[in-house]
Amino acid sequence: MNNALFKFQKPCNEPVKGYAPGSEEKAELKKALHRLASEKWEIPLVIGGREVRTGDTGEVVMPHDHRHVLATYHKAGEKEVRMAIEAAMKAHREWARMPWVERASILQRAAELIATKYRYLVNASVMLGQSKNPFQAEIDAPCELVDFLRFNNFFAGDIYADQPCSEKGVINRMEYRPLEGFVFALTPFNFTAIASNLNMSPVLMGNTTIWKPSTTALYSNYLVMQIFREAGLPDGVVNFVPGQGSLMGKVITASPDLGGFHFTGSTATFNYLWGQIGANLAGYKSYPRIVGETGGKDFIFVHPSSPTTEVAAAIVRGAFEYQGQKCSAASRAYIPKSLWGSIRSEIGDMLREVKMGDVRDFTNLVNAVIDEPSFDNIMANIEYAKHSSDAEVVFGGRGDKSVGYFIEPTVIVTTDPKFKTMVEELFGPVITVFVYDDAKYEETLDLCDASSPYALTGSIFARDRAAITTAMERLRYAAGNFYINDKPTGAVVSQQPFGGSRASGTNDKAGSALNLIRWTNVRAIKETLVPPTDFRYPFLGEK
Ligand SMILES: NC(=O)c1ccc[n+]([C@@H]2O[C@H](COP(=O)([O-])OP(=O)(O)OC[C@H]3O[C@@H](n4cnc5c(N)ncnc54)[C@H](O)[C@@H]3O)[C@@H](O)[C@H]2O)c1
Ligand SMILES: N[C@@H](CCC=O)C(=O)O
Repeated sequence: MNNALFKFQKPCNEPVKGYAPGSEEKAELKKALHRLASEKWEIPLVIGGREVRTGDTGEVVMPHDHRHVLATYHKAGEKEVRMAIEAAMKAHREWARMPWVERASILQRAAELIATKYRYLVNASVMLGQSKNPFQAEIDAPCELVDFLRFNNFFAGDIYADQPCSEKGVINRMEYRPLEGFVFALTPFNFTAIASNLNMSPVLMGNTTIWKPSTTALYSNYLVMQIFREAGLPDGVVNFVPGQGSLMGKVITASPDLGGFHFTGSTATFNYLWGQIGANLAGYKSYPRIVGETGGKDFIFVHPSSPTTEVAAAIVRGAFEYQGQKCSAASRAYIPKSLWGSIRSEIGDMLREVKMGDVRDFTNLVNAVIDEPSFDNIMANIEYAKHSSDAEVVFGGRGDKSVGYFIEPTVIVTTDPKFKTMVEELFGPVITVFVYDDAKYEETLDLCDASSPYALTGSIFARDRAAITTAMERLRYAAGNFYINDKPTGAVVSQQPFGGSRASGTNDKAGSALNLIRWTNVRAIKETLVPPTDFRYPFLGEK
């Protein structure tokens, strides 16, 4: 069923369009933005290929213009979640039997549709629904989403081709079965590519999913779901079920058919769901596979040998692009006393050029944070820093939610390396700096390693190679994605497989074969060509 007679060619990463003034692509994107902003969608559930409307509705708004309603959506109740489980289990039989190349061909077509026919619409839906500037939307969906689909097809060929040795007279095989049961894909707001991949990597390996999208990413996620259907994804392979996460989690984790849980989001949500799965363990047919990529407290560590302008640029890009709402965003920096004065003034010069506002104005680099609870939480942390004797807000610090959820790029400096905003994840445009004594480089590396529970991304800036080697050693487990002389964001599928450990997740590296392998349940098959007829072994011949 899953033989590997065919292998997809190694793809190239989808080229990122620049949307420069006067370009054709900019005109196309503006058209798509205009079209979407003048429509209002109704988003149903999609269960077993059928659109389901519950009448229990909510609204999707633009974060940068929150009076503008982009869509109303229907919320699932317990009944719809059960219907989705049934639909996923029904579709599992045929989908698992379909040869993997046929499954992959559907996903390849989805990638092509997104890279061509729907490129600008997908980008515009991410810009408007999740408040990303054109470039930030472009690197998410279309580009990363398409890369996940194409590269996973390529990696799957290697997995299916990996077969055991067969001695003379025997045929040994490995059958890469999908999991026995459905996969629950619980997806975050900040990357449409990740939301898609949390479904499509299990789907490629023959699984079916229940997709609980984040309400604040529903707009682009629904468009992508429609494109999957247009690409030929059979009914019930992905069941799109928006609604209240806690209700859905309760019903799904109680199902004996839960085969896997594929998650990206906060550490707190992941821990909660893992706890629910643990509590229901006795009831499952198989141990559910659990893969989760979670929060981060990502760092930039600067050695005294670093050029200051490179560091300042990495801080501005790494901390403030997409308003710091990347799991990889730089949110703490360790800077030597000898360099802080220059770096501080260069950050100031750069921030004076940064404009903030609506995504439809292409001169804005920074847009809105995702919603009101997030705005309130980030502002509360900034206020905490303003009133603390251990910290000072040196840039930004103001927010305004009257039109959209806008927060200025904010830099806090603290004298306490364990200050609240140095150790806790804060999902917004805020970075906290700890200025260390140049002589205490190694000691401060140890502080960086031990003071936060997360281990997702981090970077070291230095010209001195020995200092880099020391940082690599001391920070061995402090980051699953480690950068040298670069910002800690912007991992690209197939180039920097992504994920972290400790409180940042199971580190199953999205965008690599390591992730795909988690969605298989291998059956090892031995066939003996001419079975023996004598039970005796030669040693039995003599005392
Ligand atoms: N490590 C990574 O690769 C990675 C990538 C992207 C985002 N993230 C993390 O994601 C977080 C931001 O995303 P978010 O705000 O969407 O995360 P979140 O945990 O709030 O939500 C993720 C999903 O879980 C659902 N959910 C929330 N509480 C639930 C509950 N009690 N039961 C069931 N479902 C529940 C949400 O509705 C959403 O669909 C940050 O912590 C960020 O670091 C990590
Ligand atoms: N792949 C993205 C991280 C996604 C998390 O939100 C990056 O590396 O910046």
